[in-house]
Amino acid sequence: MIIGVLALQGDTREHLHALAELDVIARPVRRPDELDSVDALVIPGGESTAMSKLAIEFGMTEPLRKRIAGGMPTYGSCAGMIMLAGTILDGRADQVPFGGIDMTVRRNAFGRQVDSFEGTVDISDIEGGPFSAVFIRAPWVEEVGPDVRVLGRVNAGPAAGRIVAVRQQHLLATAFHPELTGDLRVHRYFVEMAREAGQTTEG
Ligand SMILES: NC(=O)CC[C@H](N)C(=O)O
Repeated sequence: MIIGVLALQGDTREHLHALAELDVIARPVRRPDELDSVDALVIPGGESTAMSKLAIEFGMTEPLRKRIAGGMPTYGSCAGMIMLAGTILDGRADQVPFGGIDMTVRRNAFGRQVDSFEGTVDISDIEGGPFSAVFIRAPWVEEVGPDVRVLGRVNAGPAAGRIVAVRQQHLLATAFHPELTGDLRVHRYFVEMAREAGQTTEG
């Protein structure tokens, strides 16, 4: 199994490192033929407006939309979460998400004054206690459709109760950046999702 990390813009390297620590083959994906050669994909944090623009320029928007809709296990963190949303609030008018998760996210939701915010989040499918989560100009999820499972909410503080981790079948998204904290549990959970999907298609 090969996991790609979208390498148009954002913290691709940190995700590649996290995946390498879990002994999976991971490689950057920039072009459609590179996308064809991976079984699963991580969309990193960064800036979703820039990522959207570069995806259009590199001819990646349609191929990505197809693979994501077609069952490729995909995990988006922060800007990656925005790219997986069906609807974006406070986005730019020309911003085009890849979609896949039936949810509405609000960009830069934690407030314009606070650039970053740290908090704790319990993720219902993942054991080992709450995550200390880093939110950097992060989105939160305002609404989810019936097929989306809410996995985590902010535990305390002014944003308490806000949805920051979700799953819809083969798609996973977090508003925070586990690739920056050295806590590999979200990546491990995603690798497991990708392995299970592989077994179902092969078997
Ligand atoms: N750390 C991040 O990924 C920030 C996301 C960024 N605010 C955006 O809109 O894409």
